[in-house]
Amino acid sequence: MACVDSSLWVKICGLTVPGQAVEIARQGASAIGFISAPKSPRYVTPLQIQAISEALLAAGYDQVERVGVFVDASLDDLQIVAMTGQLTTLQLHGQESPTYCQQLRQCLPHVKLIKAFRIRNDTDLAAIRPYEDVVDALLLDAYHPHLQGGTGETLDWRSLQTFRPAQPWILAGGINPDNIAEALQLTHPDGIDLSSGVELNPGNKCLQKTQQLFTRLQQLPALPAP
Ligand SMILES: O=C(O)c1ccccc1N[C@@H]1O[C@H](COP(=O)(O)O)[C@@H](O)[C@H]1O
Repeated sequence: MACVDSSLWVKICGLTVPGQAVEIARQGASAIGFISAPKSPRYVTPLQIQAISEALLAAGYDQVERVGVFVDASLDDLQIVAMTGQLTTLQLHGQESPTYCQQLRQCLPHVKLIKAFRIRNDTDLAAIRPYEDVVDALLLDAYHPHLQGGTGETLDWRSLQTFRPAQPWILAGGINPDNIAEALQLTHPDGIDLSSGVELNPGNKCLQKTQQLFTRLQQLPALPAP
């Protein structure tokens, strides 16, 4: 049976433990994410990020992207975390403007930029347009009135069936090994991002669940072109 396109980008986010990050890289992750938003229960300091990045590099996983997740951080703070944590990619999960993204691009020209959006309706989807030229990828997460991310809430996948932005896009929000097949069938993203759906408690990943995810991805039949 043909398998789902192996070019699907898979990020596992909210890592706090070096050994778990290395094992998830071994299982097949394209990217490992670190939460640099102090209000999150998954928050890790720049030095904790550095320790996890060094563990990944020492284990030979230099091709696995190291993604810092930020919520309305100052450009100065963000640059310090990016340098200390040896990040390859920045995920902006707050209200960062297109101008902010452009400034960040000038400060850190070799770092990949992902802009996250919390989607409630078509108006929120339309607000993505001004970012299409200034970031490398777009990420769609579920809206929550009080939390910025890591909520476990899913988007209305059916409303994304015709979503085809100019840039690659990543589906996030409440994805887990049990709903991944339906999520991909309905939305056809370029990548997926999982956090709470593969953890025992915030920041503590369940390695059985992550393995189950990668196994299910390999077993999925090839998806028809959108
Ligand atoms: O995970 C967090 O605690 C977090 C905090 C602040 C901003 C973003 C955060 N995580 C991101 O949330 C989405 C979806 O997570 P979930 O799978 O629904 O738990 C994902 O992009 C994480 O990077």
